Amino acid sequence: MDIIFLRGLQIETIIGIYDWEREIRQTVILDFEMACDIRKAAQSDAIEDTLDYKAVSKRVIDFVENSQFFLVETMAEQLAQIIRNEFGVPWVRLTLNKKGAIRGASDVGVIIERGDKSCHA
Ligand SMILES: Nc1nc2c(c(=O)[nH]1)N=C([C@H](O)[C@@H](O)CO)CN2
Repeated sequence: MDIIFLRGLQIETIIGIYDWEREIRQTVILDFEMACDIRKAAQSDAIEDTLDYKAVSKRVIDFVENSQFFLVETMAEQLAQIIRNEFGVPWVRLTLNKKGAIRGASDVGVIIERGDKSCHA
């Protein structure tokens, strides 16, 4: 299985369970690993034959900037659904880092994997 990755995507959004968090924008940092058989694109050298990571990043930025979730879990789950359903990705691992949300901790968040990464080709 091949993987196309996108790491360190920083986006400002409303997220959190406390009243003060509903009044400000905080930064979430997103990492994606997305299963994609790259062999066809490697042969054709054509963007149409692969997963366009620019298109993925634009969709993710637009979605997150306009969201207002309470939990990191909800945002992560919905992002995984978008990646899989809109871009035809069979398996995705997503890390959502709400950096700075916990005093004394450098990072906090959630890592999820969705889909099937076994390759039947
Ligand atoms: N499992 C979770 N725990 C907590 C979350 C969350 O989204 N998932 N969120 C908060 C607060 O919003 C926190 O980030 C603010 O300090 C607390 N626990």
